[in-house]
Amino acid sequence: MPSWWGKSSSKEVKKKENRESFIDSIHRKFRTVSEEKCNNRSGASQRHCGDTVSEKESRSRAQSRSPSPSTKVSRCQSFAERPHAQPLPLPGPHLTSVVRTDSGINASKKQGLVEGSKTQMVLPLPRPGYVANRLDPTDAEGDLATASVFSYSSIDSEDPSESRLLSPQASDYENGNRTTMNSPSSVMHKDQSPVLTPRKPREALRPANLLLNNQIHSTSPKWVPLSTHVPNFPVPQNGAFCSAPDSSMSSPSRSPMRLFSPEQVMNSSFWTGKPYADIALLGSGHCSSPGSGHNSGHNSIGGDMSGQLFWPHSRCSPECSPIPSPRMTSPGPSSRIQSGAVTPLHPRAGAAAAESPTNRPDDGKQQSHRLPLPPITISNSCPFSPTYSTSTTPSVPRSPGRAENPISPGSRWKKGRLLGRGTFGHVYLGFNSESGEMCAMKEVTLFSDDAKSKESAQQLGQEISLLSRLRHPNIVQYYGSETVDDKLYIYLEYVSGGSIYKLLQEYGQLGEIAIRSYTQQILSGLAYLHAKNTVHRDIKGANILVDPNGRVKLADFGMAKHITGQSCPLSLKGSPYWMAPEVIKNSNGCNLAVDLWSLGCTVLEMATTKPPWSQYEGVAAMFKIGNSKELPTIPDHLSEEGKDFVRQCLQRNPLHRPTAAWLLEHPFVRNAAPLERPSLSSELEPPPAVTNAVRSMAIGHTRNVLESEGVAIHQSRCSKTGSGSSDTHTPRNLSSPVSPIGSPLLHSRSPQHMSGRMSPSPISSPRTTSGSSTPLSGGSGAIPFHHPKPINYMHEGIGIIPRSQSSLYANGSSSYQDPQPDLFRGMPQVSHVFREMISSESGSFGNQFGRPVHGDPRDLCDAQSVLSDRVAQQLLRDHTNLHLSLDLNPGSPMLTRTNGI
Ligand SMILES: Nc1ncnc2c1ncn2[C@@H]1O[C@H](COP(=O)(O)OP(=O)(O)OP(=O)(O)O)[C@@H](O)[C@H]1O
Repeated sequence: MPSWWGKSSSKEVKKKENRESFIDSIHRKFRTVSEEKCNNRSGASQRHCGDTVSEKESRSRAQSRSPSPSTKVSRCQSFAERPHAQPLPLPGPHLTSVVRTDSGINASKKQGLVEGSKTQMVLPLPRPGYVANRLDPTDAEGDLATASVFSYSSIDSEDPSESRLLSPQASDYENGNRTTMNSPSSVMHKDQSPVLTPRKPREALRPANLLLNNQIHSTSPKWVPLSTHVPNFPVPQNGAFCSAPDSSMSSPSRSPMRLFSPEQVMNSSFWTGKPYADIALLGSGHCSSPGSGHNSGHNSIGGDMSGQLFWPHSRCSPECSPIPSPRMTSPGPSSRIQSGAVTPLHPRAGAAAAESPTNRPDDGKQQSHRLPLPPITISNSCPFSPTYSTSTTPSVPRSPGRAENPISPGSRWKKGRLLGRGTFGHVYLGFNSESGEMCAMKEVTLFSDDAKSKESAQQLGQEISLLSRLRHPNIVQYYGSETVDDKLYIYLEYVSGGSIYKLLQEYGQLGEIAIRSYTQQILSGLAYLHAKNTVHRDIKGANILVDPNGRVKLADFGMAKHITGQSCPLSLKGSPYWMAPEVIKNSNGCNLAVDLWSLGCTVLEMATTKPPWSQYEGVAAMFKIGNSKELPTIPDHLSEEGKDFVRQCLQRNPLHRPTAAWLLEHPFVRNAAPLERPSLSSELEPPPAVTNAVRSMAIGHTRNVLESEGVAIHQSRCSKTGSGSSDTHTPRNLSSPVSPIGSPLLHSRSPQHMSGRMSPSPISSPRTTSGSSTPLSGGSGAIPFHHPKPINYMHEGIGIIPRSQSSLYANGSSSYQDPQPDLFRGMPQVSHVFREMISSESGSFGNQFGRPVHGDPRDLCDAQSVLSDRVAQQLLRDHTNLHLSLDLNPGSPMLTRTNGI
């Protein structure tokens, strides 16, 4: 207990004792007068008088007994309406225990039961003005809610008009998790156990809330009244952000208590059709240890507001992912999907949950998704081992030897060791002992009565909804989800290398080759994502996973948003240090450019291990980002190309920021070395008889297009160009792409493989657009990057469309030319087929890629996506032919064609 608290309490007690005696005397007088009046009345009047008192007491007690918010509301109203009829709020000694015991709230209620109308005492809590200043006296939830409730709600509200509460607290600065900028109760000390703690000690709370939009509140050590913080704080219906601060399951340190609307929840496809709309989720991540190193990232605002705004200058031991089976990490999702397994619904979803999964109509309203392998059955009473409980064993990473039984009788996946913790839950390694496949299992606990976590549900549902529609080599693959008992499992591609953030923490800053490669891959994933009108909104090192081959995967789509309208409201979501100025300033419109800003910050993060402005505390950093015109310091050791790339990304005006697709042409990434080993599904791989050279060309093309499914097709080009094209970027892709199982053993770094893969094929040339065979040279600085004109952007539905860039946009704002005029550069055997197809498919867009097109850019993007899909399909067929041809006849036309390149 803080000393100030004790002093205050003793004084209060003395004062209150005096007050009590005074009030008692008044009551005695009052009763005497009343009794006299009653005695002077008729018998009926006397009965009425007695009934009234009794009735009032009874009503008051009944209200006090009820734990429902409505009861508390009544109590509040009653007190407000009858101020003179109620005794003064006398603090009893028991009240001081309200905030110190886990059952404090209950104690308060019990007090109300005993004391009746004395329950309206203003407790000496560290937010003294809250009750008194609460705008809506009916907001009884506020009596129970911690300040973080309002902070969360305020910050994450999609409504830009809402005030935003921020505090420079970084409870998770050690573990790098998302920042709660405003949650005073979110602070975790370094020495706190990662094990679930019922509540965070008040002593650990550090004050100081910041209200954005030029409203700053210094609250130390007080708490700012709600009415001050959130003038228009929307009181949710049905206790939407009912907080149970005394519950271990609702520890505000990790619970993403953000305001959300039920509409948002229901808009999620994940929740669509769910009969249990009252289900809320609670991430077991709130029990994460700041020092455990298992957390995913840091300083995000949105999903989990816990954390501080301080950049973690000292870090805990990073998470290691020493799983030496990289090829097992990306089991082919297609085969699993083709298994036809449909995940059973959550048992609470209704009687249908007992149905056979295969009988369930796939109407898109199921909460669950297909799993990699078909579970047999899902029992409602899943015999969870006690050790499964995240509350019991969250802090002990599981070793493979400690793998548990399957999560349910019907699931083939066995929960393995803990991979990391996130906002909403733990992520475990999943292993299918029958197939030998691995996955990442994100486990989230569901609580139907934890209303405050509904936004978590919304966010998870959004993540599932989005991820299930994405397939890209640079985006972590979603396999499926299921609910078992009170837990939701999300199955994801396992990326064993950990996040970039963790790599940085463990190994220090990256070299430029790695930065280029990672950046190129991130861009590739972003270009794909943006082509689908989806913004990630939380790009940072902690949310980018790396596999042992150096392949980068975007992860954590909890903040992602599909932009459906002309624009979407900006919400303060993201991670402060990576947050775009327009997000901080709450500019109008949500656009894809925020990801590019974050990417620029991530490049700096990779180069320095820290994001820009990390020398400032979080709030100060946000003001720097949002209000100053300063650019962050770009390290000298970064090449000029790298510096230029960062400057391109960190343009304060989002309209000036390049698109991801356009940036893929930047020399910083255009010639990036392909660090990753190629990942091919076995059915696409040519027979071993194929020479390395042919394989390099033919398969490379196929893979490139197959993987692209959008504008990210270029990635292959970069891979090709990198394969020996740069003297700066030493070729490191030494693996053979022919292994059907992708055994690392086959990816030797022997010169033979090098010679095969790195043959100076024209395909690998970055300059083959014109058809000429450019020597594989260049690399860093070899190819100057010119910006013909300043890049402008227009908000037209998809958020950002670059325009008036001479080579890209020909007809002003309404004209859009794909920033990759030659998606098939270096792939002549592809281009001659698909250029035609694209030309014809472009339809209303008029022209081929590479020419000015007209029409709605959104439609164009959609068309591009469709076209890309078709290209991929066609190329797959093409490659199948190639495969067969090569198998049967070395002199097949395909081989000839390839050789003729
Ligand atoms: N597909 C994966 N493969 C391997 N590890 C993973 C995978 N997904 C997540 N992890 C690990 O789990 C951690 C938490 O995962 P993730 O970030 O997705 O959870 P989250 O609840 O979304 O976290 P947050 O939103 O707070 O960043 C990651 O930092 C990473 O270490």
